[in-house]
Amino acid sequence: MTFNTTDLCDEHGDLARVVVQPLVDFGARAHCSGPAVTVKCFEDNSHIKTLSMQSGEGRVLVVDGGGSHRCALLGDMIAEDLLKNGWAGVIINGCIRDKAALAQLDIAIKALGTSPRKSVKREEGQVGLTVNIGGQLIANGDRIYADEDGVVVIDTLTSQ
Ligand SMILES: O=C([O-])CC(=O)C(=O)O
Repeated sequence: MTFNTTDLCDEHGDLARVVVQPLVDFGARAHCSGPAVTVKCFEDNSHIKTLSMQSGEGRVLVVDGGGSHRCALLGDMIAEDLLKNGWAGVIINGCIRDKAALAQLDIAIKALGTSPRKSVKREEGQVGLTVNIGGQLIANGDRIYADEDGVVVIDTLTSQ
């Protein structure tokens, strides 16, 4: 689908809910769109790892990592799996690592920044909860549209 977030905001007005969060592009592409799969976790990327190995079917992984800069929730191995398994992109309210390698991958990866330390894997966190990132509630299945200008959420019914 061809879109840009500026046009979506112009067309949909307040129904285009803009994520007000300073996210940086780390993948080789900035564009992605698709239904959200939400993860809420804190310094534990177990669920992200598990989901990355499942079929993405064009969905966007939306991770509320609590804004932590103390460790990375995604690195090159998870990102390669997301790409290989058909995820459209990943948006993380948290950090990534392996920045140089991520820049080679043809998938949208947006996050707060980098940390060289990996997170723990203790199976903590939840999948499918409504998360709050950048002042927007994002529910599992909400439509995500992201590009160089930002991330926009449009609820399923209004995006038909
Ligand atoms: O496995 C992790 O915790 C993150 C990582 O380094 C990778 O995805 O390569």
